[in-house]
Amino acid sequence: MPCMLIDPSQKYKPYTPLKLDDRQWPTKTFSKPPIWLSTDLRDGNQALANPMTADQKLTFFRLLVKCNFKEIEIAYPAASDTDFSFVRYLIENGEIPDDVWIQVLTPAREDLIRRTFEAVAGAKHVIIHMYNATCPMFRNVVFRNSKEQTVALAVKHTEIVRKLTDEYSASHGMKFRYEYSPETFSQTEIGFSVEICDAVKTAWGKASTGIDRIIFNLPATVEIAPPNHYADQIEYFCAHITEREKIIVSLHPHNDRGTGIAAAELGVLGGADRIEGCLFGNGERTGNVDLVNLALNLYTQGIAPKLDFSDIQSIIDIVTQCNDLPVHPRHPYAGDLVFTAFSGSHQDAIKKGFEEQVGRHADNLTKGEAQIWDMPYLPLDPADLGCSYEAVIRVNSQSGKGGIAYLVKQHLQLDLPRKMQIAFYQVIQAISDKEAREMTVEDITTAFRKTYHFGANYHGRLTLKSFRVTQEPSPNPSNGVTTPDERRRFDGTISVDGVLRVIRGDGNGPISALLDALHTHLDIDMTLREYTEHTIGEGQNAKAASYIELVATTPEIKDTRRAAQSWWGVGLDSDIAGSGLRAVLSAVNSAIGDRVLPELKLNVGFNSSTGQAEIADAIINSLALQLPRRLQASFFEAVQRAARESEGNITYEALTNLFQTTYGYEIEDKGRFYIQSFKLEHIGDTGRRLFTGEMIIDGESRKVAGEGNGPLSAGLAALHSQIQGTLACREYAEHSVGEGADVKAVSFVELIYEMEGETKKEVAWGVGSDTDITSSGLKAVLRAASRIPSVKGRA
Ligand SMILES: CC(=O)SCCNC(=O)CCNC(=O)[C@H](O)C(C)(C)COP(=O)(O)OP(=O)(O)OC[C@H]1O[C@@H](n2cnc3c(N)ncnc32)[C@H](O)[C@@H]1OP(=O)(O)O
Ligand SMILES: CC(C)C(=O)C(=O)O
Repeated sequence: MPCMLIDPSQKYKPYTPLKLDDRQWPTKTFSKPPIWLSTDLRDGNQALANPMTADQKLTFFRLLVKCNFKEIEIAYPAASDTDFSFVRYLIENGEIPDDVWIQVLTPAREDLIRRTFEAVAGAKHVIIHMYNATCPMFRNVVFRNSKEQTVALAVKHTEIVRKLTDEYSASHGMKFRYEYSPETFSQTEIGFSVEICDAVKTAWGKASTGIDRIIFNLPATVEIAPPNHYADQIEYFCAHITEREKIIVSLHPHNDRGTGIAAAELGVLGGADRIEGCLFGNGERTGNVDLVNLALNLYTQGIAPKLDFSDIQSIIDIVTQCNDLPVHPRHPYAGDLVFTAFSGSHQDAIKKGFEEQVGRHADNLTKGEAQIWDMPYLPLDPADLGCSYEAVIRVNSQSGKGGIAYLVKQHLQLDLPRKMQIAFYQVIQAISDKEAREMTVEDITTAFRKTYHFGANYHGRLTLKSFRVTQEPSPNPSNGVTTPDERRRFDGTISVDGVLRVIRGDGNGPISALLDALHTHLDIDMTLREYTEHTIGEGQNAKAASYIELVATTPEIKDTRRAAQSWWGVGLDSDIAGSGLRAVLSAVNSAIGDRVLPELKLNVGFNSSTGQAEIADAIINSLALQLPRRLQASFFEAVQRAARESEGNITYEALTNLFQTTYGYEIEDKGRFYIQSFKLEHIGDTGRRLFTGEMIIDGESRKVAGEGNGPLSAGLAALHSQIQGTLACREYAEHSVGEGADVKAVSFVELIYEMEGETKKEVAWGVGSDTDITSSGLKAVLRAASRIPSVKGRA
């Protein structure tokens, strides 16, 4: 079975180095781009298993024009009808911009040269490119020609080309230039290459300076030596060809040794003016030199390549569709992975690099200096090629905290503190190791949201609904005067497992006040270990992000740094205090896990005024009712009475029930008096209203009627017709509850009752609700009346 040889010198001969004393190219540097020629539609196309269709060639040609190529080899027109017709199509349909030179290739054969001229007839600017192979093997094997015959072939056909250019210039007003390629230049004796090119120049007879320079294209048809050898050959050629000023020296490197790029670059240092190649290195065998790569190599040295690859992805899309060949994911500048770092230390450096660069660029801007791109691992700003930073960092099991933190910052705008980065990294590492796959940005942001209960759909068992942080006055014991101090009070509503709770706590600041409240009301005893914050955005849209590390409070561990376990939390809010409080709950949610929380109870009556506000808050939270101040006082008394038997403690549920049953709010029992049906009418133009309807009075249905200034007084008048004594409305309030289709009106009515012939008065509140505001008011009136036991019905 054939295999690699132990001694390959028995099979392969080394190249013969050129003896070039005092070579100049190693100390030269780049200062300007070469002249570019794309040969995608010729050398690239001829190497495809399925050469491009006419439509594909047209699409590709337009792309090359868009990329700013001014010299484009469009075909080998004598090769096929497709190529010939394509050239005709471009010319006849005005596809070739005036500043673009089309180039066409022909061998040194008269019939094919004539066919080539027929193809380009009528084009404005044409480079006729003729070639014949010159190296010993081709002379001996393919052409079986001597050196003299090889020169004669080139000279004879150059003369034919010259004659035809004169004829076509005269008949069609065309402008021609001539390119000659000693094919297999890199394998040809260098002296013979110079000799044949000099002879061709003479045969052409009209090489001049500027635009009339003859092009000698020196192909590394097969790359057989390292790039320094090619550079030597080019430098030698440039130094020995006659009338160098009348010549454009062009390179045409292939990539058989994988050093096509280096060969082209060193060849330019060796004195070449022009490079022929293909986009992304398509071409025979291992391809022609990649022009995108070469141009962007110059670009990253700060030299404008005069080619535009700003939207690299659309260029890749067109080229891969036309060539039906993929671009390798590691292809320089263009591959899917070339701006991507998976490994932790690379990611860490990139993250730090970006952070440093933002500051440096801001500094440059104020000083009016250039904002130089200087990033670890990223020689080019992906944005310059129309790429986003999205793929710069991708995460798998090789990744570290820096990369993950970078993605969290990019996608959630959260700049995690170092210790939290480490904590979250462990979360991602565990998932990535377990699932043995890359973590997408979505995987990471979702894991972040879940871990820290961050965002609407990921909230934990405890969420902040509303809060107030006030400065707590502290009495100065020496003189009894109240002075403000640094302490803060937290009053807030939090949802605990879906149930709203009002909690309160005191501390040195909002965070310790909330921790105190959680301890007091929910037996959650935690201590703050670390806190950081930053703003996101600017102006009115600015938000505060807070990060908090909590540890369990234990009497044994006084120093929080010594606690082995901690929980991180994150909070985002337009208000800095709010973001800190949300961060506390985020950490607490992780800390409590599934732990059963004690049932929350209100402690009623520890302070008369604050207790009343607290109970009113509880009703806001449970029933969304904003009680008028005097109803608050009334209900507070009812609560105090009810709580007396339980040492001042009352559950939220019991409190809510108490309110509903006391004031008849949305309960089944309709009370002593209620309306079955009613109608309200205006009485002429008096502005007064007439209430007629059916009321239930102590279980008996009665037809009723009454007049008043408004609906409520008319309803009251109707009720008066059925009872003894007088009821008057002392206070009325209303507001809406709910939104959209679910909105309803809630009315609060306080009635005052006077018995006939008695001075004693009684008062009572009633609460009614209905989708109709009048009905809700009337219900509240009858509820209040029902609550006054001394109201007697008429017989
Ligand atoms: C390194 C390069 O990329 S060079 C460009 C290569 N590109 C192509 O070949 C694609 C287009 N080519 C073709 O379609 C065909 O080869 C044609 C139409 C040009 C010629 O086709 P054919 O006449 O059938 O000849 P064939 O394809 O066999 O070519 C080989 C013949 O051309 C001769 N030949 C090869 N190169 C040249 C040349 N540059 N000048 C003159 N004759 C040449 C060979 O010596 C051989 O001659 P022989 O038949 O007398 O032995
Ligand atoms: C025709 C020549 C320039 C060629 O394509 C080559 O040598 O690769």
